[in-house]
Amino acid sequence: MKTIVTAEQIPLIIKRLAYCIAENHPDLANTVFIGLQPRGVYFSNRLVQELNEVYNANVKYGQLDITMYRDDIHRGIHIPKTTKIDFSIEGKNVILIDDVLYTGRTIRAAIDALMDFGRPEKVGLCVLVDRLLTRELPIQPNFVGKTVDSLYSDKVLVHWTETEGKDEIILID
Ligand SMILES: O=P(O)(O)OC[C@H]1O[C@H](OP(=O)(O)OP(=O)(O)O)[C@H](O)[C@@H]1O
Ligand SMILES: O=c1cc[nH]c(=O)[nH]1
Repeated sequence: MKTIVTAEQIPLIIKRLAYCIAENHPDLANTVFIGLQPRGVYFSNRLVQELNEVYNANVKYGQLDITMYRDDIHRGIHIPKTTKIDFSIEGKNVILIDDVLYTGRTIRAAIDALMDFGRPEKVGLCVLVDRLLTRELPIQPNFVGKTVDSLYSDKVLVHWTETEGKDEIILID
């Protein structure tokens, strides 16, 4: 087990991501942000706080639960959380936000779930951790905090002060 991102590095990474997103999406009127429940929301809350600073405006921000759209729903191991999207995504650039990208199945489900709310112009993806060579679907992120080269059997844990008492990213091999 080793720490791959420290508490000191996390705010710097989030700041970099916010600037990078703002540089690529200057038209805030057409850009909205959606954090994925459950654990992507801890990350999206932090990122949106930073985005509000960088844009000097409150960005449109919602949270999406993808449980009912998962391809392993029959296993019944995920408990649905709240979806809250109180704005239109029709014709908008939507940026999905999650903590870890591994097989890509969560993002596949998120794209399906999102389409129930309208037809976006484009859908992008921002992840705090992009695990390399573990994808089971052709899904790639647009904005990445940290790339992690790991074995398929490894586990990456993103810890937050709010839930685990400390911000850090850990690799369990
Ligand atoms: O790219 P994927 O393989 O979908 O994995 C990424 C997802 O895994 C974690 O969620 P969670 O622990 O809720 O889901 P999991 O059971 O799929 O690992 C994490 O918060 C991501 O949403
Ligand atoms: O390593 C992984 C894989 C999926 N989800 C995680 O949170 N970590």
